[in-house]
Formats: sequence, C-alpha cells, structure tokens
Amino acid sequence: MYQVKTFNAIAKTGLETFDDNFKINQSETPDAYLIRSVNLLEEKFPTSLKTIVRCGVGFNNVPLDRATENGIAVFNTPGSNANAVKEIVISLMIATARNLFAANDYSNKHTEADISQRTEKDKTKFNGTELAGKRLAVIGLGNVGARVANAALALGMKVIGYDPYLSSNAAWRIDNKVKRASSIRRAVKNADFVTVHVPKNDDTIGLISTTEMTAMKDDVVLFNYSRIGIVDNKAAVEGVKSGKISHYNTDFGEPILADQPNITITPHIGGSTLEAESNGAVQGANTVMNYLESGDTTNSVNLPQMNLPFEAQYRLTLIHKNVPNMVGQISTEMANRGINIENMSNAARGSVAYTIIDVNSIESDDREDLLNRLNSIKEIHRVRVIEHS
Ligand SMILES: NC(=O)C1=CN([C@@H]2O[C@H](COP(=O)(O)OP(=O)(O)OC[C@H]3O[C@@H](n4cnc5c(N)ncnc54)[C@H](O)[C@@H]3O)[C@@H](O)[C@H]2O)C=CC1
Ligand SMILES: O=C(O)C(=O)COP(=O)(O)O
Repeated sequence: MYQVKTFNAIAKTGLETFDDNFKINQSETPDAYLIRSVNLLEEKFPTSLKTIVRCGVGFNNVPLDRATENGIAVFNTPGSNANAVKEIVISLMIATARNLFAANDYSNKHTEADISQRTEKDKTKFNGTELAGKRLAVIGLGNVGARVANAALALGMKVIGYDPYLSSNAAWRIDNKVKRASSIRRAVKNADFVTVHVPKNDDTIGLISTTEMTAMKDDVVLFNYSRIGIVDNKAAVEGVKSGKISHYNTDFGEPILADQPNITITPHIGGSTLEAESNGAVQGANTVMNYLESGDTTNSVNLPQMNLPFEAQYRLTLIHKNVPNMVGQISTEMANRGINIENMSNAARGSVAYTIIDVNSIESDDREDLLNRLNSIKEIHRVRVIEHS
C-alpha cells in the first residue's frame, strides 16, 4: 500500500479519488506528497518519497533541483484553476472600472435614514468607465492568460498579448483576434489594463518594474495574480502614488502595500473556488496513482514527460543524469542477469533523464542484486521496480 501525505486542505473529491492501494496519512515514510502552496524549499525529503504532486499550478514552492537529485518526480495540475483566476481578474477589472470598492466604502459610511438626497449628489464621485472598447495587455498566454484574453475580447475589449515561449498547443486556445506583441514594452504601451500570468522563476522576478511601468500610459490598471515579486511592489506603490497607475490589484499582500488608496489586495484566493480546488485535487490524486503504479510522467515539471502503455509484468523506472552510456550500463546489468527487455524508452530534459524498461520475468534474487547494483551507480538518482497489478 502507498502512503500519501498532505500538507494543505485538499478537496474531499480528490482524497476520495484514491483507490484502496493508497492511504492518506501523516506517515514518516510517505511515498507521495500531495500539496498546494506549502513552502517546501527548506524541507528535508524522506528517502521513501518518490513524488510531489502540486494540486494547482505554481511550483515555485518546491526545490526542483533537489527533488530531482533525490529521485523525486514533481508534477502540477495544469489548467485546473485557470477559470477561477480568469473570473477573479475579470471581476476585478469591472470592479476597478466602476469604483465598486470605494462606492461600497462610501455607502457603508453613510447610513443615515434619509440618505437619498446625499447619494444623488455624491454618486458622481463614483462614475465609472466600461470595459468595452478599452485595451488590455496580457503578459503570459498560458492556461490563465489565454482565458483572460478570450473573456476580455468577449466583453468587447481590444487585447494584445506577449508570450515568447508559447507552446503551439497553447496557441490554439487563443482567439485569433488577440494581437501579438514582440516585447512587454510594446504590449503595455497603449493598454488601459495590464495583467500578468507567468510562472515565478529567475527570469520573471521583477518582470514588471519601473521601466515597464514607465512604458505604460497614465491611469493604467495593473494586476498581479501570478506570484509576489513578478510585479515589483515598490515600483507599483510609487506608480500608484504618482498617479501613473490608477489602480493596482494583487493577490499577494505585503506590508508595503497595506492600507493604501487605489490598491486592492486579496489573500491568494485566485484559485480558491470549490470547482478549481476539486479539479486540482482530483487531477492531483490521479497523477499520484499513475506515477506510483505505472511511472507515467505526464505533467511532470522536473522529468521528461513519458507515457508508455504498461503491458509487461514488471516495469523498471530510472531517474538519472543525462550523461553518455547510462542506457548501455543499465541494459548490460540486465543482460548479465539474463533478464530480457520487452520494451524500453529513454528521454532527457536538460541535465536529467528518465528511462522505462518493461520485462516479463525477473527472479527475486536477481531483482535484489540488480537494484543494489543500479543504485550504486552514482549518476542514477532512483530506481524503482513496479509490478503490474
Ligand atoms: N493567484 C492564484 O491563486 C493562482 C496563481 N497562478 C499563477 O499564475 C501562473 C500562470 O498560471 P497558468 O497560466 O495556469 O500557467 P501556464 O503554465 O499555463 O502558463 C504560463 C505562461 O507563461 C508564459 N511565460 C513564461 N515566462 C514568460 C515570460 N518571461 N514572459 C511572458 N510569458 C512567459 C509561458 O510560456 C506560459 O504560456 C502560475 O505559474 C502561478 O504562479 C496560477 C493559478 C492560481
Ligand atoms: O495554482 C496556483 O499556482 C496557485 O497559486 C493556487 O494556490 P493554492 O492551491 O490556492 O494554494
């Protein structure tokens, strides 16, 4: 039986997805972590741990290189919460354009019985604008960005996008009326609204800072529903104070942003809907089961993605360095023990490689001996033998 350890609230629908071969507990020797935003950057991983599955998208809370060196496959659940983020961003675009938060504050402050005369006079302070006809720049056109771009078009906006790494599959999801910008500066130049939907990594920290804000037109409305640090908050506060930015909406608070006019902060709830949490948890549970029971690495964020039909009796999976002669060494060790390979596949992703070998018979003595030998090869991070159920 496999042990699955959780750290955050994982939707019941996901926990119920596991079959009897999996036990959810706080075991000291888990086979899998099923997580959301828990920070694992300093976590010491138990040797039993074979996979970390992030229910959700951003995996900047997982030390990928260390996980790989420990032979741990890391996954996310792409797209599971994209609609939720789209809806919160669109709702805040409308709320900002119509001054809804300020209007609500006003109405809560003035609660005298005969309010109608006062509101009829004061309501002009909350005059808004409409989204139709306005320009939106979307930086990052993956699962969230594409949905935001398409929804904005449907609301009558003009949309321009910037994403130099867009996959061809992702490009199919984007309405062809979304214009393509060749740089962030060009994307944001004439935009009334700018929203950023990229992963947090070394290249995207400070992606939107003073230089990019200077390129924006006055009165722009800026969004960061990606991660803290992708928009430089210090620059954003200055932008709001100077009037360059008419409103800054973010899902990631920090002291510098608190209690400031024209800054709206939500507590990282972009993906917090029943539907998104359920999607992520169910997808996450299936990912844990698939990986542990078949070695399938679809949606892995640190290993090459491989999905081979498991038709033999046993499967060896090996996570190893991407260096010459690994496959040669592995198959030689198998041949030395008279083990016949039925099927074999190998793929690399940067400095790491993954090999799957299917065999129909393997004596238990040979199996022990083979595992010991393969585990002693320093370039191999982890070897597993999975028996077909
Ligand atoms: N606030 C919240 O609760 C949530 C936040 N997120 C954040 O939003 C991010 C995006 O989510 P998804 O769209 O689902 O991810 P995704 O992986 O589907 O799309 C990310 C897109 O960003 C693009 N990209 C990467 N680097 C870029 C750069 N330097 N410039 C322009 N584009 C770049 C990629 O090519 C890709 O198309 C996540 O990584 C996560 O950090 C995601 C879900 C919920
Ligand atoms: O999926 C993401 O990247 C998110 O930011 C959602 O985080 P959460 O699962 O709500 O802790």
